[in-house]
Order: sequence, then C-alpha cells, then structure tokens
Amino acid sequence: MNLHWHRRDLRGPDNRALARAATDAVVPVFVLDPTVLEYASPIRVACMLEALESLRAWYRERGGDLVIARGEASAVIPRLADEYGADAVSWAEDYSGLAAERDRAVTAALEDRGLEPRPVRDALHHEPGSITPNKGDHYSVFSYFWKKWRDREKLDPVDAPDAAALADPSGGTGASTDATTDSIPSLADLGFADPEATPPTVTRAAARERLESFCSGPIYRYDETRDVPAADATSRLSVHHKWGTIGPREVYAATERALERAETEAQREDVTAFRRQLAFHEFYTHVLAFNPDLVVADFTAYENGIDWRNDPDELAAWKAGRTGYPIVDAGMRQLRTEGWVHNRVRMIVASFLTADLLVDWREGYDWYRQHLADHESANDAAGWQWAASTGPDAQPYFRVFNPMKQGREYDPDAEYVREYVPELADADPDEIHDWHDLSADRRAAVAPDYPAPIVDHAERRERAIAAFERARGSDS
Ligand SMILES: Cc1cc2nc3c(=O)[nH]c(=O)nc-3n(C[C@H](O)[C@H](O)[C@H](O)COP(=O)(O)OP(=O)(O)OC[C@H]3O[C@@H](n4cnc5c(N)ncnc54)[C@H](O)[C@@H]3O)c2cc1C
Repeated sequence: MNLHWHRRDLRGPDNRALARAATDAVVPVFVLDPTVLEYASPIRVACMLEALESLRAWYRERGGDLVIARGEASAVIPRLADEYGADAVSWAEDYSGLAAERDRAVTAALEDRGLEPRPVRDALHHEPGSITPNKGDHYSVFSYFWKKWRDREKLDPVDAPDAAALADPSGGTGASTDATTDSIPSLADLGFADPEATPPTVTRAAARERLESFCSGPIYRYDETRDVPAADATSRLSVHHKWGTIGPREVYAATERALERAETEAQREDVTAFRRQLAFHEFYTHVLAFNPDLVVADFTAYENGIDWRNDPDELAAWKAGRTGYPIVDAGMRQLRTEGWVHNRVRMIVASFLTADLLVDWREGYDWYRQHLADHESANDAAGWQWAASTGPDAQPYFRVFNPMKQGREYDPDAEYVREYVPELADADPDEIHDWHDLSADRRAAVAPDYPAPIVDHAERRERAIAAFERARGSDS
C-alpha cells in the first residue's frame, strides 16, 4: 500500500507522482496544514476547496476516495501512513522555500519510522538544476534559458491510475477515520471570510475546457493579441497551473497538436510564443528554487539601497484603483473583481507603484498575494522584481512605463478601461487617454466621480530614475 500526498497537483490524469504511487494500491490524501494556511487568502482557499471537491468526486466515481486531514503535515502524513499500512509516501515536488522546508520535515519524519519518502518530479518539464549555464546553478537571463528549454525533449502526459489501484480508505465501511474529516470544510470552517472577487472555476473540467478552447483558436493569434487586455486572448490557465488541475505535459501535448494543425508559419510562431510564456514560469521557478528569499529580498541588491517613499495615501489610492490613471485603476479594479489581471496590466500597475509612487515592491507583492487567485510565489515575486528593476532579467530602472502611452497603445478604444472603471464608461477614448491633460472643468464634466491624477508622471519618472541612480551610487 502507498500513500499519495496531494498538494498542488489536484488532478488524477497526467500526475507522475500519483502514477508512481499507483503501482501498488494507493490512498490519496490532502492535508489542511495550519502553517501553509497562515499564508493563504480567501480567494486562494476558495479555489483550493473547489479543486478538492472536484478531485474527491473524481476519486469517488472510481471507487476510491480522497482523505482530507488537518494538522501539521510532518505529524499527519506519517500517522496516516501508519493507519493505512503504507510503505511509501509519494508527492509532487514543489519549489518554494516554505514548501521545501515542509517537505524536509515530512521526509525526516517518514524516515524516522522506516517509511519511504518518494518526491517525484511533476510540476515542471525540466527541474531546477537541469538547465544551467557553464557556471552556476540557474540562469538569470531568460533568453539563454529559453533556448535550452525549447530544444529539450519533453515527457508525454501520463495516464490516470486504473480504478483498481485506488484503495477505499474506509476499508469498504464508508466511514471516516480519526485523522480524516468526512466533508471538505468550508471557508468559514477554516477561518476565512468570503473573497471580495468572484473566484474563477477551478475544476479539472474547467481546466480541460479552457485548454482545448484556447488551443483550437486563440493560440493562433496569441503573439499579436496577448498584450491587448480587452481581447481575452490569453489562456487563463494560470489558476489551473497554480492548483495543478491541469498537468504540464498535457498542456504541452495540446500545443503539439496545435502545431500540427497550424496552417501557416505565422500560426506556428504563435504557438511557440505561447510555449515561451510557459517557459517563463519554469525559468522563475528555477530562480526561486535556488533563491528562496526571492519573495522577500531584492534579487539584485543596489549598493546604497533604494529610497522607497511608501506614502500611505498614494499606496491606498493605488489599492483602491483611484490614482486618476485610467489603465492603472482598471487593472487594480479587475484584481478586486476577478482575482486575475491581464499580464500587460500587471506590468503597468507594478511599474506605476514602484516607479511613479516609489513604493517598495514588497507592498505590491503582498497585495497581489492576498487578492490574486493565481498567486504563485515564483511568478509573483519575479514579476514584481522585474517591474522594480531588482529582479532577474529585470526592466532597466531608466525604462519607466508611461501609463498614458501604455493605455493608448494596448487599449486604444479604452474598452478595457471602460469595462472596469464605470465612472469612465461613457467617456471618449481620447479623453480617457488624455485624462492627465484635461482641465479640471473638463474632467468634472466628463466624469465628476473619477479622480484627477494623484501625481504627475513626468515628474515622478525623473524622481524614480534619480532614486535608482543614488541607489547605484552613480548620481554624482
Ligand atoms: C507583477 C506581476 C505579478 C505576477 N504574478 C503572477 C502570479 O502570482 N502567478 C502567475 O501565475 N503569474 C503571475 N504573473 C505572470 C503573468 O501575468 C500571469 O502568469 C498571466 O497573466 C496569467 O494569465 P494566463 O494564464 O492567461 O497567461 P498566458 O498568457 O495564457 O500564459 C500561459 C502561462 O504561462 C505562464 N506565464 C505567462 N506569462 C508569464 C510571466 N510573465 N511570468 C511567468 N509565467 C508566465 C503562466 O503559467 C500562464 O498561465 C505576474 C506578472 C507580473 C508582472
């Protein structure tokens, strides 16, 4: 008998760790660990609970069941292994600092009892340490990483285990045991309030549907449209990558089928452009695996430190989506409505916070961590550090995004802004893009409830560049 410990691999198919466990009878478990939940947020827990319901239903349809236990994983996992008479415990490797610490504790506790820990490579195509420069354990420049990632062979998806391999944890009685709860707890049971945003649907069926629909149409326009927030042109798979309701190999296999169906070279390039974004996730995960403090510390430290201003009123206006910069405010409001923000807009709002407002990127990271359904330590911390010019392969500090130009270029008809900023719903797109230049009277006539810009971008750009020059020690 084996135990399979589900964490961020909430699926049966294309699960290498589960497949490995299912070479014998397997009991699948999920642990609601208070140490992990301490870092969670309502929207993410809501997504997780839905994914767990969907996974449990999948097991039950096949005569098995998913055991849900509560407590510190290092105590619960060995206890469950004893209870079910398991010889080995498998899990899919995870690479954040917190996950690595937890896994070391569980490994030690299992070994103490003579049980076999089986961490299995599952979440990435190429694990940290497998794509490296001549010197060093990971790349810090994406283009070099991408060339190797792109050319490496990928594994095929793995089948779901046979129903015959799924042990019934109740031993046929249907009863729950001491270490399990019969029903999956609610958000309130776990001490979380309802999320402010409407969470996306995080089930296996939703993930497959999203993958198939994306790969049968939008993928062929990806390169050209992925930066247009109003276009709904990206896969929206990030929340499924986060919880593992989709497997990396099945996503890649879908891109292979899309390549076979492509009719033009341009379409093939679109598929490659999508794969490039998948590789970005692996690049950042490698960086995090070797730099666990990426989530709290500057990856590139400046000699004199950065003189963050952290003005509380400006930070509050940014969080509320009331900066008077329409594209920034639309992004901040999309976050609180949907728990997701378009990538181009994530970059714009992050640049505005860290450069125009000179607020420490950690404030932005924390806000995203609380509100994003797809929050993922590697992508989130690296995304913030990219914008703050402190990260691996980051935006140079002197290239500050101009929010007006970004709005005009990527949301020319202000469709995105008008969707998320109702005060501007009836405004003319040109006036939206020129909001900072309109007279106070004109602004009051167009949208009396929408704020004037809280800062002057041109001035703040100069201030940010000067702050970074001082941080570099190159201002004299
Ligand atoms: C400040 C900031 C914070 C971010 N925080 C997160 C986060 O917490 N979680 C998260 O998954 N992504 C994050 N990203 C990256 C990116 O914005 C999202 O992955 C993307 O918007 C998700 O939408 P999608 O699935 O439709 O993406 P697609 O365009 O369909 O891309 C497919 C997949 O590729 C990966 N991907 C795409 N873009 C990036 C990128 N720039 N960096 C790393 N991986 C990428 C994701 O896994 C994504 O699901 C952040 C970016 C920035 C600038």
